Amino acid sequence: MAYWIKECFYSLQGEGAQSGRAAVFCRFSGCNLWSGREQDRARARCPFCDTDFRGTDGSDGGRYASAAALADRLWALWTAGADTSGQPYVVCTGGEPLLQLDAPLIDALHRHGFTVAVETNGTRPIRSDLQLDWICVSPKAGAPLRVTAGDELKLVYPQAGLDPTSFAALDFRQFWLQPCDGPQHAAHTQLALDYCLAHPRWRLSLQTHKLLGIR
Ligand SMILES: C[S@@+](CC[C@H](N)C(=O)[O-])C[C@H]1O[C@@H](n2cnc3c(N)ncnc32)[C@H](O)[C@@H]1O
Ligand SMILES: Nc1nc2[nH]cc(C(=O)O)c2c(=O)[nH]1
Ligand code: SF4
Ligand SMILES: [Mg+2]
Repeated sequence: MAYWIKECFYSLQGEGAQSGRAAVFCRFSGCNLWSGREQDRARARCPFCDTDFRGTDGSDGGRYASAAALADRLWALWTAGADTSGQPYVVCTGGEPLLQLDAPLIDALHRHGFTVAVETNGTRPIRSDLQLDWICVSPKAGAPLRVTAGDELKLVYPQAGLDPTSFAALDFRQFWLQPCDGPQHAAHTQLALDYCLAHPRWRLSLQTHKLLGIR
């Protein structure tokens, strides 16, 4: 199967439990909650998205004809950046990666020795044939949540109509609040900080790559 990829790059994971960890990012093109066009943003089911995931024009973006071709490119980015002292780590994101990510690609990444993480909006069930090593789910107020278990739940906060309490009983190891970036970022950061102080099961996820000015 072919894969449409916006960009691939080597950086540090900036969010959540694996924050600070070197990773290759594979950003899949397209999402089921927003077209990615600015003129559609206001009526999108996910209107606050901070990411350009349209098309295939980013660095190492393109149409990859096979799982092996994409996995080889991601491995080349890892070896160009990393020495052999740590566990290779790849973050599949987007866009919505679970619209394209499949078992052959995960198998090809595992053959290189990668630990495979995914960042998903949780609107599509994760098929049982996907051998993912780390699942981060980020629920969206305008969309159904179909992935109710995983490693971390990372809620962009605040979202009108979404109370963090409604997720607290789900089967995740960690619960994170991430201040919604945009014009109200400072106010959202204060709200998230206050919430984490009052509700200690929630941890504060700052998008450290933005603080650092890296990708
Ligand atoms: C761009 S999304 C791609 C993966 C997937 N579509 C998802 O939503 O989880 C990556 C992460 O960025 C978060 N995110 C998107 N827009 C954001 C914003 N304005 N402020 C903070 N986090 C944001 C998402 O909730 C998600 O956790
Ligand atoms: N450094 C860095 N960390 C990230 N964690 C999640 C990201 C994403 O866009 O999914 C992201 C990203 O875009 N950059
Ligand atoms: S679901 Fe993820 S990629 Fe899609 S619009 Fe929302 S934040 Fe962006
Ligand atoms: Mg991002």
